[in-house]
Amino acid sequence: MEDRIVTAHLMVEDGQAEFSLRPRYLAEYIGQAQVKENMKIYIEAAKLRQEALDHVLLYGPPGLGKTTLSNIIANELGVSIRTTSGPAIERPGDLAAILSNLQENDVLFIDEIHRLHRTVEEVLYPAMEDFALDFVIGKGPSARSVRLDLPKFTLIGATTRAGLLSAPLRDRFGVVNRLEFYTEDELAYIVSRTSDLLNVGILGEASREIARRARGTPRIANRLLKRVRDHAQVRGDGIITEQLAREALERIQVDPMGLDAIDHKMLHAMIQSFRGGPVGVDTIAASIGEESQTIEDVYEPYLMQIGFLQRTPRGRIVTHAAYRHLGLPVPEQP
Ligand SMILES: Nc1ncnc2c1ncn2[C@@H]1O[C@H](COP(=O)(O)OP(=O)(O)OP(=O)(O)O)[C@@H](O)[C@H]1O
Ligand SMILES: [Mg+2]
Repeated sequence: MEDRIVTAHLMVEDGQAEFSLRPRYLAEYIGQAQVKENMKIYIEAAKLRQEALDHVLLYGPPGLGKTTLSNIIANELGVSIRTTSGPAIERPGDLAAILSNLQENDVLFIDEIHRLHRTVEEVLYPAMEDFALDFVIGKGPSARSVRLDLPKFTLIGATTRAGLLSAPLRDRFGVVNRLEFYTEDELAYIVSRTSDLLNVGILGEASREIARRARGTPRIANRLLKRVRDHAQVRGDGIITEQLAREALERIQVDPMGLDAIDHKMLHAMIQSFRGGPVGVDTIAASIGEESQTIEDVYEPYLMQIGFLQRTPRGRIVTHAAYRHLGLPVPEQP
């Protein structure tokens, strides 16, 4: 999965470049209109009151711009951002150290917040609610609890799996935003913006061709653009035309809907071995040698978004639209 060109997960090759492609202001952040509009108001209000912004939870599939938006929020607030992730905070003391080093109104960004250790999470509750840390000093009958005040801060939590967050944690976020897949227009705009930043010439139709195959995900759009750019440099005169874009995308086996070889394998397995479902996600995973979690996080959301898969209580079902896309006869109704 990790070397799939259309994986929405961050890959090593995205590295430094991804950082420099990140928009820095809300105005440069394409799409997510509703989220942007809300955040703009909350940010302005917090600035007017000179207070910390309410804690913000961002959730949605990988590569849709959660990390980018978190940095933008801090930037727009004019405060510093400290970035960490759920699994990186091993002990309650690590979190206490991070929290007590924040400046007033700073942003603390915790990526993959669903993976916080339980003991760490418990330190976070009073920190989020009362801006305080509770300690127990001493042992046995002489033990007493001490409260240490923290600077006011904004926690921004990001997760691809909001469903795994414990209720007490979820309830402590004042603002909850779900990021949506991007439209083709939005992605085409992102592709041309990235081309400008990379100093590559691209025709409008070529941007669209890449956008159509980017699975609603800016990270994938930017990655496809780079592969297409390589192809255009070698096979063309550097300017990316629609024809060159299509050739490059076919070569790396990304089909016109953005499905790659593994999506095809999964849909074919469901159709051939399970008559299109319903079939449980664990069974699908076993039959194609992937992890269930990867299927749920990475493959399924997009396939459901484009109406190729349906989730039912009895398992996943391949839709007629998917049969047609694969060029297979649509099954008769039983
Ligand atoms: N709204 C946007 N406008 C323009 N570019 C965007 C936008 N959202 C994301 N991008 C681009 O997509 C890349 C990936 O975004 P980002 O790293 O923020 O995703 P993420 O949701 O944090 O992913 P993950 O779940 O893997 O952490 C960024 O480097 C940025 O270039
Ligand atoms: Mg991220």
